[in-house]
Amino acid sequence: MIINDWSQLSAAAQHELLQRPLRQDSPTVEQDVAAIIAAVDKQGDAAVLEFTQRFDGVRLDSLRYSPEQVAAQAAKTPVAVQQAIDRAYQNIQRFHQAQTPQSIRVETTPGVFCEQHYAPLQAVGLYVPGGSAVLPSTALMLGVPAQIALNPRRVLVSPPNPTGELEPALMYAAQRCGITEVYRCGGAQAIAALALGTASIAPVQKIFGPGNRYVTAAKQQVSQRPDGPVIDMPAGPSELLIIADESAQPAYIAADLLSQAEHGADSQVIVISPSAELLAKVGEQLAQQVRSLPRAALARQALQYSRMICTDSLQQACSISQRYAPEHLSLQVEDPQALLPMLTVAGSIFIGHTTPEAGGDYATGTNHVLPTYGSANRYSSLGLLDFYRRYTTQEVTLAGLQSLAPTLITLAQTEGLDAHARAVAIRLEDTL
Ligand SMILES: NC(=O)c1ccc[n+]([C@@H]2O[C@H](COP(=O)([O-])OP(=O)(O)OC[C@H]3O[C@@H](n4cnc5c(N)ncnc54)[C@H](O)[C@@H]3O)[C@@H](O)[C@H]2O)c1
Ligand SMILES: N[C@H](CO)Cc1c[nH]c[nH+]1
Ligand SMILES: [Zn+2]
Repeated sequence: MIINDWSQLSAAAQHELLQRPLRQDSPTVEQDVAAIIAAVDKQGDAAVLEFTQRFDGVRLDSLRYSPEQVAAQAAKTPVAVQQAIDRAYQNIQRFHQAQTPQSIRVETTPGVFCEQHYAPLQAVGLYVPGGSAVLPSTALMLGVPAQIALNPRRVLVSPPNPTGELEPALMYAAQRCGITEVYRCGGAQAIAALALGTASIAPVQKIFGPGNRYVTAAKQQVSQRPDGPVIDMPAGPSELLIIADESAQPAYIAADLLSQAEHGADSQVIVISPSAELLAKVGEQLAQQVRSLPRAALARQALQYSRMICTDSLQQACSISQRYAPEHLSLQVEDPQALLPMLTVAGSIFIGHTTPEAGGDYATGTNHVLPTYGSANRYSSLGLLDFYRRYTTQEVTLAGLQSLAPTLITLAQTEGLDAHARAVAIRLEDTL
């Protein structure tokens, strides 16, 4: 859809045009997912196997792969694919290793020492989607930071293929990241198993990874249970917003839009430019390029929700992007650096004509697990820190306590909490 008169539209019309396709979703997703979680809670593995048969079309006897089975399956990966995974692994490892958090120690006032430390989470669940495409790259995006953080249990789940297996390349990526447990199950049932535990899958503390609406709803629902795991973010269907000017190549823009449209019918792609001429050429390129894609049907469905917005200026394009909060933002303009200060709300930003979004999907080194549905205005892109929990210590010397006591006692009395005041005063009485 081309929108030539953005500035003339009412606020409500603009708002409507920036809605995600998800709004047209079936209203029963939440209830369907709640029923799946309840069944896994009650029947454990039997329910997971039953849903795997229903949704993935395979009857399995067991969910877990032994380390030997993982190795045997990984060994089937063609050498060229192994090498590509190794190269991507290296870049992702470098970028995430550089994020290693440091403990700090601060003497906040004489004799009072505060420290902050990071401890790896004990058990992390890593969801690798597998409904529409097999994504070894997502195994790397989740597995590499978990490996660097040294989470003792790194549990990978993914839906089985029609023969009931996980694909060799996915297993190779898992092996590369030292995944400690691999299970063939996906969808809401896999999330429920990770959260609640079954006979074969022990529960985890945090669930990571992207997925379709069932997976995303399941992550949200299990995280709302009082004893449920925490989750990384809502990471749903792919989104790409491109800001372009006359310096851009219409063919590159169309190729980028299609690269995200081919993920699924509910992907959303948007291009914004002050040049109506450029937008028209992008439209022509889209029509031409989509024809040769094996996944043209999916891409065409996603293109129904695509938007081409003609703005008065690049500044206006930036303000629309800030409002939309895209998962991926691509800047195909003459001077992208000049726009960056105006662009803070996006999962990841791709700068300049020679930076395809697909680069970040696979191997630049940044993480491709990113917030969608507009949640980039409050959630961050996945990073190493997400695999730790943070805690603090404090140590107060006698001199420190003598100095801080009046403040502590006054605040305790102000709050009417006398026992708090006494816990401070009693330590000074001995020294008087
Ligand atoms: N935001 C990100 O960081 C990011 C990264 C990679 C992929 N993605 C997105 O992840 C998504 C992956 O989705 P997918 O479908 O390919 O794989 P998926 O693994 O998320 O979902 C497949 C599972 O959905 C379940 N399912 C399917 N139909 C169902 C139904 N009617 N009722 C209950 N459960 C059902 C099945 O259990 C199936 O195994 C895509 O939209 C892709 O764009 C996002
Ligand atoms: N674009 C997806 C994130 O939205 C990630 C991905 C994996 N493989 C290809 N692309
Ligand atoms: Zn992609």
